[in-house]
Amino acid sequence: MKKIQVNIKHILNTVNEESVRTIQKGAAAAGLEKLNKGTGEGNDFLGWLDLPSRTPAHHLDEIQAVADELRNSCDYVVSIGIGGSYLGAKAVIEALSNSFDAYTPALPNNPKVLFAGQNIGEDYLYELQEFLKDKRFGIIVISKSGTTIEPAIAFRLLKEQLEAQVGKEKASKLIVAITDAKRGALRQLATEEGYKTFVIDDNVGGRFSVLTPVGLLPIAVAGFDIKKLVEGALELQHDTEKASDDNISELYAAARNALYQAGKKIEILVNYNPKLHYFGEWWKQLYGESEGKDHKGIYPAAVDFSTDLHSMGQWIQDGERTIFETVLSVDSVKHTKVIPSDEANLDGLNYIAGKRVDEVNKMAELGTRIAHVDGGVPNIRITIPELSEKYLGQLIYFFEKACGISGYILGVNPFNQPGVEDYKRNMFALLEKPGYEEATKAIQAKLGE
Ligand SMILES: O=P(O)(O)OC[C@H]1O[C@](O)(CO)[C@@H](O)[C@@H]1O
Repeated sequence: MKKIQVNIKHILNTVNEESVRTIQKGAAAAGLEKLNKGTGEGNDFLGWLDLPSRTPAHHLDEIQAVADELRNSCDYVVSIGIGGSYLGAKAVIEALSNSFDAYTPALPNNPKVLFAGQNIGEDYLYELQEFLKDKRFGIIVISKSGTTIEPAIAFRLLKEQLEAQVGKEKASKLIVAITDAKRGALRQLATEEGYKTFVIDDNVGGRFSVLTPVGLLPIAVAGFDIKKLVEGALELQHDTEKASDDNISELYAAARNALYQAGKKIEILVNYNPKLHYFGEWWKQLYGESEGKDHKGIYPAAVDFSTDLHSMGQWIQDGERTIFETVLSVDSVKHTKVIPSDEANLDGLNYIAGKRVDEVNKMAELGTRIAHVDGGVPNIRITIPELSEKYLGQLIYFFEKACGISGYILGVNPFNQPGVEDYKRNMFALLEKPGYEEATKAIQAKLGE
């Protein structure tokens, strides 16, 4: 059976295998035990740990049925959410979609999933609303609290538009809310308006929620197989349950911490497939929010190669030596494209004529890896057999499990995000009345403005 794999061979000129294995057998195994026994900090947020095995087929059928209703009635479905309520679905949909879907009109019964509520861009919202004028659209609104400002603004606008376009009653059938089981503004509104709802469990944090309806519903609406996604995750749940040399989540967590302890403070997630761009964004939130605490933590960055070799390649090859790379390498692509021969051969590239584009890409990957390792940038390599629901499910669970273990190795609570609250407090203080003016002045004075 094919699986994703982790290779640490190319970090061994920076940290030796023994030190990685020592961390794996010691701190990583202890971290895994904390997860399994629920004895670590943040243990009230471990609902994601056995989510694949706890998700019954009928729950997936229910999500699929709601997705099918939206697919039948809409040409566009706007998924509204931010952070963990956005990035997982976006990452999977982008990885599996045709790259030019964005430029093609949605087909009946195969709606395009659009995203909103992940920014406060007035022009973005204006253009989205203009685009949706007179179109058949529905809304998935995802927010535990219902008061997060970005999705709340987007939802107000789109709800008003939908109600104006199809009437209040029909609109209520085209809106699905994913929120807290009992509490919060969105739960109250959904009850009052009679929206179909799904629950975000209390023990699953936003960035670990892609395998709940938060990620699964938009992914199913986009036409992808959520059963296969969960199936893939389940395989990795089983594989990473016990401490062992073959546990790839433990291995990755141990390797990145060995590198961190050796002074490598920045991890760059590298892909060689543009479809994985948003997977990098999802990964950044997962590791950034989980580990950046108590003035500690590897800084998670991401690049798309070979595109960014022509912008960031210089820095990576030759800049400060505080970085390491984790390369996502996809074994097989879906389509075949052979490079044609050219009689004039002005670009001098006839020597690659007849080769597949992916063969060139793989050589770019290999050449870059050698150059970066030689240049003092250790490389962890993760291979993915192909971009499909199953392997993305494996990859998601692999990274989630490794993230929990890694946070415990680092000595932080991987499941809270106290820092995210700070900007919210300031923004609300600036916007809220009474005291709006004074609060604005106080903050501006603090910033010396
Ligand atoms: O679900 P809510 O309450 O809108 O919160 C939004 C988001 O805030 C975060 O917790 C932190 O940014 C996200 O992961 C989460 O999904």
